Amino acid sequence: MESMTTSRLNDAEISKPSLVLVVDDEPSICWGFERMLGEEGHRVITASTAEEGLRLAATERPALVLLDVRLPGMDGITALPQFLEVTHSAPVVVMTAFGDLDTAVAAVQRGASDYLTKPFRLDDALKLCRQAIRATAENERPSPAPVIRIHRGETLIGQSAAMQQAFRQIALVANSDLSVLITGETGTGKELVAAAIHRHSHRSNMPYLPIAPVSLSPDLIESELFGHVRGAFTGAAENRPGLFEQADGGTVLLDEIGDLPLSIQVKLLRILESGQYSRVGEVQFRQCNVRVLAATNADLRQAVQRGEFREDLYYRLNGVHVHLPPLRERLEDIALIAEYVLQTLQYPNAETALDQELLHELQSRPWFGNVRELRNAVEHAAVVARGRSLSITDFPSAQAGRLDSTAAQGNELDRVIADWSRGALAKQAIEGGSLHEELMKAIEPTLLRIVLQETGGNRAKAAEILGIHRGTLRDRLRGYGME
Ligand SMILES: Nc1ncnc2c1ncn2[C@@H]1O[C@H](COP(=O)(O)OP(=O)(O)OP(=O)(O)O)[C@@H](O)[C@H]1O
Repeated sequence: MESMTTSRLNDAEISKPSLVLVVDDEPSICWGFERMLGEEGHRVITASTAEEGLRLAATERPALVLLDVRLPGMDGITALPQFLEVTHSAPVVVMTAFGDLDTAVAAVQRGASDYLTKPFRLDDALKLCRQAIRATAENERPSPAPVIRIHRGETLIGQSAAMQQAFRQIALVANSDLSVLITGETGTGKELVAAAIHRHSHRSNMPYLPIAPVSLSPDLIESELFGHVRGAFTGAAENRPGLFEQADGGTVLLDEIGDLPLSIQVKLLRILESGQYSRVGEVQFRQCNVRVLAATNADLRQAVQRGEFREDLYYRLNGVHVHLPPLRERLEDIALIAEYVLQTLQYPNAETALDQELLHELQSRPWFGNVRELRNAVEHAAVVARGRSLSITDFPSAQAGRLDSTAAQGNELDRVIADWSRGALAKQAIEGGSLHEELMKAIEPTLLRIVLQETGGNRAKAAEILGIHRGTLRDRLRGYGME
């Protein structure tokens, strides 16, 4: 069978025999569930359309429904509320091949208890079924999520397994108040994930404040986040609310959370645990109701080990973890995103503007700036190509050469770095020091200088080209004495 992949079955606990209804027009899926759940002692009935499934559900009252989205006739999402009604709210697990974020959110909003993307591993499907059946037996069904507005904003695109998993996680956690840690390299879409979580939550009509602590002045960061009272420090002429207060009732995204000073981490932990904080210069606590999302491209566990990040805060934030792998590890998303960018630009024949050869070229690039770099490259190519089919020469050259190591070996840059590394290694053996930091100091100022020259000193543009935050750029310029 195509849509399920088998791996080792973990026979943890077998739930009490139940009746399961599978609604799918793919006979192999129905057969797979019949066999898999049958082995656990459950009885499985199947239907190939929603209409037939609803008739069966009304007469047989299954304990669990597995419902495909794309069906001949009525689709699964439309039929979902009716399944809940006729089964008196039996859990419904929605199944879909290459769903998008809106489908996942719509499924959860309409009352699905979980979401399974095809192809799925048999183990995962079985685990989900067991949980759902156990919840029904214990009468622990989650109440259907309230219907919330779906905004159309910038859309998250992706058909890779990693993006499908991200969509599922977003849909499942959006409407809770859980903290979510979003990790991934720069440009992988962390902020887009945070915005989607807020957009699909019950807080969507309240403020959403993305904050990059690194872009705040280190001396004022505490007051910026939590506010201050008059006279708290020189220049504090009046009482001022902080960003958390301004976001009350809504969501705060702390971008580059790894850069948060330890003293602020303590205050953040208190907010997460009790919603309490105090403005700088006051003793009594205030209360706020803010959902905290955090994003980082750093390895926070390592930061914890180095003593730079509080362990308790790490565990508190890491309740739900959405990881976005780099674009070079999900090549199947490149065509989809490129096509999407062309469509938003209303490029003529956007669907056919990228041929296989071009796609292959694009897939062989490293995309160190990830989706941000891809977006910019496609926009650039669209301007250059002026409406004709795109070719690789329309694209800016790759940011740092190709991944192809044989090409890289002959590369001048590679040779220079190799020479430098050998010299630095010898020097380090005598003098000590951090090689990585040394290399950065050796090459980064030049990179920053050239990019700033290119943008005529426009830092926002330079940061965009470099694929880093403006705050990070500012700090690095300051660090290198280039301000
Ligand atoms: N899956 C995606 N689908 C469509 N666009 C995307 C996707 N991921 C990222 N983008 C686009 O790429 C750009 C960068 O995304 P975003 O700012 O969310 O990345 P980030 O991981 O937060 O980066 P940084 O760490 O540098 O802040 C944005 O223009 C965003 O719209």
